[in-house]
Amino acid sequence: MIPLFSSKDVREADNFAINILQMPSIVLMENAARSIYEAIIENFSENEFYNVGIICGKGNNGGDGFTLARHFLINEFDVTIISLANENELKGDALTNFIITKKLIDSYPNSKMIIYQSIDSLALLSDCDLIVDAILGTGSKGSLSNELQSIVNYLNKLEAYKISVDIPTGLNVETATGETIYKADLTVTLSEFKTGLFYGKGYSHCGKIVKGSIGIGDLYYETIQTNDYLIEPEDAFYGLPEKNISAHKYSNGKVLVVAGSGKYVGAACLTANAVLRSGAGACFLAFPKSIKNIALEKLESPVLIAYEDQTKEFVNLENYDELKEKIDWADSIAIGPGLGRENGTIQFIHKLLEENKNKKIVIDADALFAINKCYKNFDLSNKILTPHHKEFADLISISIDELENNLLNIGRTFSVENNCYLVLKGAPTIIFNPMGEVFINSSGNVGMAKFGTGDVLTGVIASFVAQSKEIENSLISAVYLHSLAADLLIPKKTEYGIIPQNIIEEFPNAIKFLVDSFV
Ligand SMILES: NC(=O)C1=CN([C@@H]2O[C@H](COP(=O)(O)OP(=O)(O)OC[C@H]3O[C@@H](n4cnc5c(N)ncnc54)[C@H](O)[C@@H]3O)[C@@H](O)[C@H]2O)[C@@H](O)CC1
Ligand SMILES: Nc1ncnc2c1ncn2[C@@H]1O[C@H](COP(=O)(O)OP(=O)(O)O)[C@@H](O)[C@H]1O
Ligand SMILES: [K+]
Repeated sequence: MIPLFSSKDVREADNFAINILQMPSIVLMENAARSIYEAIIENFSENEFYNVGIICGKGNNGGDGFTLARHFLINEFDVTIISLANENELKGDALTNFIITKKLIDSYPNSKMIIYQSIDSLALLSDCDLIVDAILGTGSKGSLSNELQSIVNYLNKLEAYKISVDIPTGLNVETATGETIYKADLTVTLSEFKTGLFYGKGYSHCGKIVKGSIGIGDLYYETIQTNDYLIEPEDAFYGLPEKNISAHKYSNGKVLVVAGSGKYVGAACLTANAVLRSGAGACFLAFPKSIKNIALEKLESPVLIAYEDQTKEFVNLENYDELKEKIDWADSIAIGPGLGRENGTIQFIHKLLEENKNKKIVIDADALFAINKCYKNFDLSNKILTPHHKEFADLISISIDELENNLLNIGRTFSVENNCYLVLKGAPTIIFNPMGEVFINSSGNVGMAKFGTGDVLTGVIASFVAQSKEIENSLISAVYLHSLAADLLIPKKTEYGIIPQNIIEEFPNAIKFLVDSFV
């Protein structure tokens, strides 16, 4: 698990280096620039670029840019530097490096440094095949000025590899938000990974993220408390439910899926089929009797139990007693996909939650709708809620913009206050636990943005939590493997052709791929 930090934590590390270790700050800038140079060279093959353009802002992020320019110059690249500040506006290490680079660049006839005058100054970058954004870093405050917005928009349109120094300009790294943001192919972030690079607008604007070094190593950060983590393959490996060689089918995870209705049959079968493919020993799908034949055609190994629906084609409060035995039997229950939103269905869901306080229940789709605005009436201990952003915003009665402007804090507060697990689906999916910790999933692809992939995840989660006592580790493993299966499908199906059934079929291969990489 990779710990993630706030930009405040990282700025304090700079202070630690300068004030406690007594490292001159210009040494930190030099280290930063050298490591950024090395990261860029490592991430592109030889001959991929010759002409480097660097745009430098007025603070130390710009200082990194002037310093980085020197490393490109002495390694024989042609460099065009555009400084957004004139010499009088710069100070400290940024000024020192500006002066050094300005003098040095005179010896390189194909390279030049200019002071930005207007947007037309950026035309100088048209021949560059690599552009470095050293405009704003951790000192960025508020939204971008109009001028910076036009600069970023202009840069985003250029055909070149795009690099960001520390943070893409325009990204608020504390909230992973921003309106106009530089869109990088590679972000070399300094000192430590910041949480906001990995979700929200950070996820969509950083490209590949690698760490650059200011030269103080990682030990300092071991003393800093964080609640945010990036999931790594080994976390998914250790979260895999253990298999006991003497297990039998009823000690191997028993799952009840309550899903589907006349309107939506497919969702129920995707969820139930995913349960057994991901290792549970037994799975019943509770489904309306009047339409059971349609489900039977799509169901693989799970057993269908048909409840009396009196041709209504959905589950009703009256069905609770009929299903009680299976409810009690199950180690975990998955409820919601395709269930519909009839009053009787909502009452059934409410009763299930009221009567099963500590049972592990995965609440998805229509079951989330059923507790919109009234979720506080239920004890959500051991419950796993799996909304996408819109479902979560509706659940807690806020707009999707409000949610996305403060995603981590809202998710965290919700899970802590309700003592539940929240699997907030999206790109990326984020898991929140009742202790206020956050785990960001690092695998997955846009091919998953399709009807039914979430139904599969619900089945995988119900299966894993039924097989294990560890909810948190099971969730980490389930979410990661669901996305890994989709990633393994890319060479065969492309980002266009993946369907949910493929993810179910690929799931065992994803487990094998993961296990083979550790044993
Ligand atoms: N402090 C240190 O010891 C180190 C800092 N480093 C670099 O320094 C960066 C932080 O430097 P600074 O604290 O100088 O901050 P930045 O360089 O990120 O930005 C500060 C400048 O941008 C302006 N600004 C801020 N928000 C703006 C907005 N919305 N629109 C327009 N202008 C805006 C400020 O007025 C100021 O001139 C890091 O991200 C990193 O790149 C590295 O050199 C390593 C060491
Ligand atoms: N662009 C994307 N990149 C990675 N994963 C994605 C992307 N879009 C969607 N997903 C994943 O696909 C699934 C979609 O779930 P959901 O929206 O509930 O679909 P449905 O309800 O139709 O089954 C979630 O696991 C989500 O994280
Ligand atoms: K930057």
